[in-house]
Amino acid sequence: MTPAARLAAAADILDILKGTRKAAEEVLKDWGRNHRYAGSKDRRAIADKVYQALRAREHLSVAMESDSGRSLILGALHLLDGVSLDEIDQLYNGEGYAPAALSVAERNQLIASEGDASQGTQTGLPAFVAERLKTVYGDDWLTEAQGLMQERAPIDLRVNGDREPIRQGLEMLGYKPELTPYSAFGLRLPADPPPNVRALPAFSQGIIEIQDEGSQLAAFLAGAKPGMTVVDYCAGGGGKTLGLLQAMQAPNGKTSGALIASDIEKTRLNNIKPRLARAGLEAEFRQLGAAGEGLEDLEGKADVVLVDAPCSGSGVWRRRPETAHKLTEEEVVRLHELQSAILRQASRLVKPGGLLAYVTCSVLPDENEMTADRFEVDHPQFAPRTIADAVKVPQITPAGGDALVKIAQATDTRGHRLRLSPAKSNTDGFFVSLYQRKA
Ligand SMILES: C[S@@+](CC[C@H](N)C(=O)[O-])C[C@H]1O[C@@H](n2cnc3c(N)ncnc32)[C@H](O)[C@@H]1O
Repeated sequence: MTPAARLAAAADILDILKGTRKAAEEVLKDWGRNHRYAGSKDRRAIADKVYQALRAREHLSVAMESDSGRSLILGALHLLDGVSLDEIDQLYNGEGYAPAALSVAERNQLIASEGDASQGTQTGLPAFVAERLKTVYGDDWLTEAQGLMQERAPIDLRVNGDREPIRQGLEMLGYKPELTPYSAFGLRLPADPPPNVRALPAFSQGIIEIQDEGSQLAAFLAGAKPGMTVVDYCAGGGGKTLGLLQAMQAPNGKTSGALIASDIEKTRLNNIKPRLARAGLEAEFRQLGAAGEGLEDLEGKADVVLVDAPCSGSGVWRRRPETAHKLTEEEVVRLHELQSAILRQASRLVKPGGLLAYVTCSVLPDENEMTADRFEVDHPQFAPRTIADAVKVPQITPAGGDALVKIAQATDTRGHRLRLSPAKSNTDGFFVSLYQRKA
C-alpha cells in the first residue's frame, strides 16, 4: 500500500470506531481480515496512525472542529507529525487509493489550528477528566494525564509459580522479559514488537496469564491466605480471582480454603472457568441479583472480600484509548452510586476481624476517594487497614512493598489507600482502599 492509501485506511477505521463498542484492536483485526492485500507492515503503520489519533482525539477534534476520521488523520499529520501543507497536498491527491485533495475549508482549518493546544485538550482527554485529574494530582496532573494516554503499554504476565525459570524460558525464545518491581510473580514484556503470549505453551498450560502488575497487586493486597473463605464479589473476567487463588496457595503449591467468585453477569463468570481450568484451580461460582441476592449464607462469614467494582476503566486508557472520549460526566455519577451500593452489599459478608478491599481501575476521584469516603462515613465498624500491613505477603517483593507504602502515604495520610498509575508506578491506573471489620 502507498503511504497515502494507509492514511485513507486509518481514517476509515476511525470512522468505524465511532459507531461501535468494539475495541480498537478488534476493529483493526477485522479490517486486516477484510483487506488481505494489506501486508503486515501496512497493518502496523495503519494501527500506529489510528492509535496516535485516538490518544490525541480530544485535542485533534477540537482543533479541527470535526471528529471525522479524515479530520483526525489530517490533524495528526499536521499538528502532531509536523507534515507541511505542501507535503499533505502531495499525499492527498485523490489518485488510486489516496484520499481526496484538501478542500479550502480543511486547508483553512489546518492553518487556523496551528499551535492550538490548550492544557485541557493537550492530553487527548475529555476536558471534564482533565479537571478531575487536577483536583487529585495538583501540579502533577499533566504528567499523570500524559501517562494515561501514553503509547504502547508493556505487557505484564503473572506467573503461576516461580517466575525466574519462566523468565529464562522466554529469553530463550527471543523475548526480553524483565522482573516486575512490586509483584513477586510478575514479568514484563516490551510492547514492541507485540508478543503473541497466547501462542506460548506456558499460556495454554496456565503457567502464565496476561495481567497488569497493578491488577496483580490489587488481588495480593486483599489479604487472602491459605485456608480462608474468600469472596471475589465482582469477579467477572477472573483476573483477580486467579491472583486471590495464588495467595491461597501454600509454598508447596497446594491451594486451601474456599474461593467464591460472584458477579451479576453469568457470561462474565463463565469466562473465568477456562482460565481456572488451564491453571488447574477451582472456585465456586455464584450469579448475584441486583441487590446482592445469592450470598446470604455467607453474611458475616468471609475472611476476605474483594470488591473489584465496575468502573469507567479510565486507568487502562493507555491500552484502550478509544474508550476515553466515550465517557461522560453522567456515567461517572452513575458509577459512583453503583459502586457505593455494591460496596455496602459486599461489606455485609465480612466476618468480625475479616478484611475488605475496594478496588477500581479508574483514576477519577468520583469512583475512588469519593466512594471510599462515603463507605467510611456510613460504616464506622470498618477500620482502615494500612497498605504497610498489607504488603507483608510473599506475593509482593520487600523493596516493592516499601515503595508501595511510600505511594500510599502520598495518596492518603492514613496510609490505607493506594493510587497506582502509569506515571507513578508504571502500571495501569488502580485505586485500592483497605479495611478490617471491628465487630
Ligand atoms: C472491573 S470488572 C471485574 C474484573 C475482574 N475482577 C477481573 O479482575 O478480571 C467489574 C465487574 O462487576 C460486575 N458487576 C456489575 N454490577 C454488579 C453488581 N451489582 N454486583 C456484582 N457484580 C457486578 C460486572 O459484571 C463486572 O464483571
